[in-house]
Amino acid sequence: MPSSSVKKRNTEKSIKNENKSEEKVDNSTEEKPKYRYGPMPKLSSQRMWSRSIMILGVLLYVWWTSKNESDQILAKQKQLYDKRYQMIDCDKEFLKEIREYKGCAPRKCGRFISDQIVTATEAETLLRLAQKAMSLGGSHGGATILDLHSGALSHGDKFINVYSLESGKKVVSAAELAIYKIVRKKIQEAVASFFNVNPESLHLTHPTFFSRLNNKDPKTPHDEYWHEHVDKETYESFHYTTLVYLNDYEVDFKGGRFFFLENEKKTHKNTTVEPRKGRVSMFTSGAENPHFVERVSVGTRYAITVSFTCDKTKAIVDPVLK
Ligand SMILES: O=C(O)CCC(=O)C(=O)O
Ligand SMILES: [Fe+2]
Repeated sequence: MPSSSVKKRNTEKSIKNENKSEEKVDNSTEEKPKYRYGPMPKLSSQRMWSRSIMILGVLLYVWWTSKNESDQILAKQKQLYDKRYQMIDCDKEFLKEIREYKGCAPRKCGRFISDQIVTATEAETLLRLAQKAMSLGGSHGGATILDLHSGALSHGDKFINVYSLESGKKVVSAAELAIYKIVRKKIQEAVASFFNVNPESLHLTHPTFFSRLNNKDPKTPHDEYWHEHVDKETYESFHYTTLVYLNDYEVDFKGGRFFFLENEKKTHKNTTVEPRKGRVSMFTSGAENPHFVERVSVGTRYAITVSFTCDKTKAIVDPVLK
């Protein structure tokens, strides 16, 4: 027999059965309370509990999935990107200021990620340089900073000048310094190309620094690297912020992801960048790009913040061999 006619019969059967049971109720002569929506189901306390737990489970699931959906990943650690970007409207104040500088204002603000600018060898050389130089000092809290331009290095709860140490004078070799400069130049070209501005209108600015982040408890406000901020407000001279990641999220450390906050759009969705060795992130430094770094929970995270300004008077020069 064709299955559709079996189905049809079964359906007819079940409709009939339903009618029968309805008839049974109608034929009853007992006095029963009348409920508008039928008789109230009687649930044992055990069933009530199991149903409540089930409902709670469903609610928890809905909450958990909606929480996880609230962030979108701009760049995953495991994936290699030639160019990944998001264009956004510039903050009005930022636009007003940057317009003053000829050839330096972007057509649109935004964020760019590329894994094709800095090679793995360059990233490894810079990582070794950071590890070597930072071993001469280091914060007691979770964030150590090294500025090769000024020589500033976190030391306990203060900063020292690494070049004033005998061992610090030769801490950077000529070859390492050459790579640092090549990387800086390549990033400058990339910023100019992505944001469609004149590379000559961009100038390296202060602070440009290496960072080493871990899960130690903070000892000074400098150690609290996880706060939300806008770079233009924290560092006045910034117009374009770039970051070079020197090691890998989920491999060398856990936590330490970078979050762009999208509260402005009222979506409460964050946009995440997962650090990857040699990955470069470039973004306009105005209030269109508020961000924070997630606290590292395991391991040590290394990165370089390379900053550019359109204001010639705020330019700094590349570091020289000591
Ligand atoms: O290291 C990072 O990913 C971001 C650092 C940062 O926000 C900054 O230097 O202003
Ligand atoms: Fe920042």
